[in-house]
Amino acid sequence: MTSKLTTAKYGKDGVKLLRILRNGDWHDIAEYTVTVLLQGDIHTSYTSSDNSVIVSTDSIKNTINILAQNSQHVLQPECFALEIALHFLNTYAHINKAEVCVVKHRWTRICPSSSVQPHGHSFRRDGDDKRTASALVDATVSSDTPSIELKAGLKDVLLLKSTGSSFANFIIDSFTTLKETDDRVFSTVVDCSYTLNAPQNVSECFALASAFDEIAQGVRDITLDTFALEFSESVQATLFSMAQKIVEYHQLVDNVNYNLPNKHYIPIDLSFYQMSVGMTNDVLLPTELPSGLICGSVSRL
Ligand SMILES: O=c1[nH]c(=O)c2[nH]c(=O)[nH]c2[nH]1
Repeated sequence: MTSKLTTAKYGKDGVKLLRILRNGDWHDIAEYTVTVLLQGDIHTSYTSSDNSVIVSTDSIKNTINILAQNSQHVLQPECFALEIALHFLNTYAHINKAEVCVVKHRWTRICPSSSVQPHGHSFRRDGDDKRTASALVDATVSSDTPSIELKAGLKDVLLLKSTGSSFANFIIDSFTTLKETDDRVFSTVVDCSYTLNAPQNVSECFALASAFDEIAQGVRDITLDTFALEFSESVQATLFSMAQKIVEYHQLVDNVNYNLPNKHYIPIDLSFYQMSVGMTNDVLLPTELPSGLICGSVSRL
């Protein structure tokens, strides 16, 4: 034998669903894309074609849909993810670890111009950004009390500020062509994730549902407010400022990670044209790639 199986996990990716909760004409909705990955005594399915240990990924997809129908927590992504993960551990004795990631897509109630009230069952997508949540439930150490890890986040938030950003004092050597600037465009697509200091008790986790919602709102507000209101001396400094505030204001957050591309907008040289005096470089070329990519994590001390 010259090789062995070192990791084995499997499941269903991209399970899409819309759940409607009806209360007469007043509806709440949640649209999710869900990923489930399972681990456990499944190695023989890889090494010996033993399918008897496989919960089919089709059944995993069905389970997600059934849990969405029956869940007490379906509007709340952290709790919904935890509920799905627990289901697989509690249902199949040979499954000892479940990772569930849910992406919640934005739907916001329409406020008709003829009314002061938001509409009961009409919604609009008011942004491509998504809220994310993941639950990792692990019974490999103790099958009686599996450990619970909850993470959450925010992604695909496209931002741009047309001033209020500089970049100077960086290393200038024989490889450098970039000019220092005290005024530039700063554009990024926010990808933020944070670890929640979750209780190791399931009902205590579910009891924190509204705290998880408040944190998600707080993370979004801090990200947008910091970007808009603070002068940026670099993407690195702005990232640190955002992450520090999240850990400072939200006691349940232990660690926050941002991945921030620096989407370059390059001033177009119009000097070939007869320039009027004082004409500034206000036409820029949006570039897709390459972009900078600035990553960083901040943890509670
Ligand atoms: O904020 C920035 N950080 C960098 O590391 C960097 N590098 C670069 O070319 N432009 C920028 N901007």
